[in-house]
Amino acid sequence: MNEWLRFRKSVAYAWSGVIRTIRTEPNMRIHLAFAGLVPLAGWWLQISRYEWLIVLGCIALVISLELVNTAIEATVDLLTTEYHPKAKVAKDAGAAAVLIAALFSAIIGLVIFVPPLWQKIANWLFS
Ligand SMILES: Nc1ncnc2c1ncn2[C@@H]1O[C@H](COP(=O)(O)OP(=O)(O)OP(=O)(O)O)[C@@H](O)[C@H]1O
Repeated sequence: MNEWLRFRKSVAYAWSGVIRTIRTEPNMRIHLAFAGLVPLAGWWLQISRYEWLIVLGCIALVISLELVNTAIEATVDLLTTEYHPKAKVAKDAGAAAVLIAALFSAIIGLVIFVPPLWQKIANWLFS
């Protein structure tokens, strides 16, 4: 198989992983809703180039970690359907990784978006 064909197949498999996670994981749909709204807010509030880099990095991090968490859950379920303390460690740590990234992304979002939003509100009120 030539390299180009192999690369296209890898992308197709990866894309099917994204689609399956969107279908099966409600949290992924929540992340995607934010991933759609946040760039609109960035455009409206005219955030800087560096703020765009941070915002896009946060979106990529949260979505990537949700995909990794889904992979951990599927692997654990494949290994055991019985209760096992190690299974709990793996699943809880995977979920915690997403939670921490989402929490810090939310804080970063507030730091970036609140000042220009406040400025817009002040302009409306006092101009
Ligand atoms: N085999 C297991 N052994 C021990 N604890 C488990 C096991 N499976 C799940 N758990 C516990 O139940 C929690 C929920 O697991 P579950 O597989 O339902 O994933 P989830 O958190 O509902 O993920 P999602 O909602 O994203 O699918 C885990 O975080 C873990 O604490």
